[in-house]
Amino acid sequence: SSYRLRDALHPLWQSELSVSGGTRQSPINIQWRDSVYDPHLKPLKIHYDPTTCLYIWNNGYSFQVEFDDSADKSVIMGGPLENHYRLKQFHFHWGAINEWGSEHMVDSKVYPAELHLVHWNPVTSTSFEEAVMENNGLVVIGVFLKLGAHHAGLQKLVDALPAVRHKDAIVEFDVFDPSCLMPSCPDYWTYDGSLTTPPLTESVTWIIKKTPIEVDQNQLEEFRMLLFTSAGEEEKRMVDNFRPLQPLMNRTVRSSFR
Ligand SMILES: C[C@]12CCc3c(ccc4cc(OS(N)(=O)=O)ccc34)[C@H]1CC[C@@H]2OS(N)(=O)=O
Ligand SMILES: [Zn+2]
Repeated sequence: SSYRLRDALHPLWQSELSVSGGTRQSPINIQWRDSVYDPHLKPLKIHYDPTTCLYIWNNGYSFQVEFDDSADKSVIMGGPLENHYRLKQFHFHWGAINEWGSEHMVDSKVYPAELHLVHWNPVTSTSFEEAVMENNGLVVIGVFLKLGAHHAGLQKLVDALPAVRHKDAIVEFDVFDPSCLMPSCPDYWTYDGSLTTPPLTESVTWIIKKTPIEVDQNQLEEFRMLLFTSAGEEEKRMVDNFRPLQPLMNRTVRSSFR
């Protein structure tokens, strides 16, 4: 709808309009009826080690929690994956108000926020940076956030946000298990896509969980108190840090459920 077009011209994404030749860009609108049930899709297996959590920082377009990916300690496997992938970081995208904020949509339904857990393939790449350039070097798990009950697990993250209010702020963040942010429902969609911010590389296998997690109004408002700007600059609230929808082109979205 109209606000999406307005956001497409938002300074944050102006450059992306020039990305030409993309055939598998993200995010997309997942049309439930067009998705194809794939009985070969296995359940996704997640084993995160909370002690691999390192720090939380404001990178100027989201807040991000970084993990120690020097060993196979926090990994995912199964699902559509040929082998295991290591957790590198997770971050969120959200709107200025609850009416929008997620990057992906389901039958044009938009959520107030979306969590992305970014993993890389240590079998085909020797580093995260190298994996970014590999065809399917990355796996990003997307989890929708909807307005509802207070999320106790998320609150530990929310309590750290005032310490990373400005761009490039960083604070130690130890012992956090991101699996507490996963919905219990195992159902997901999967499709081949890209990063949703520059460099927009087409190296991502997306796994989008069907069921959202619930967070409360105060928790969403804490996200919206972060800033895009560094200390000393004129303050710009960190909101609407999502990319507009991209064309599906010649892709099929598979579902793990009937
Ligand atoms: C850090 C990097 C630049 C940005 C970037 C990276 C990886 C995954 C990313 C996921 C994002 O979010 S999303 N929504 O899941 O697509 C957004 C940006 C991402 C690498 C790619 C090259 C840079 O790596 S580096 N060290 O400079 O070589
Ligand atoms: Zn993201």
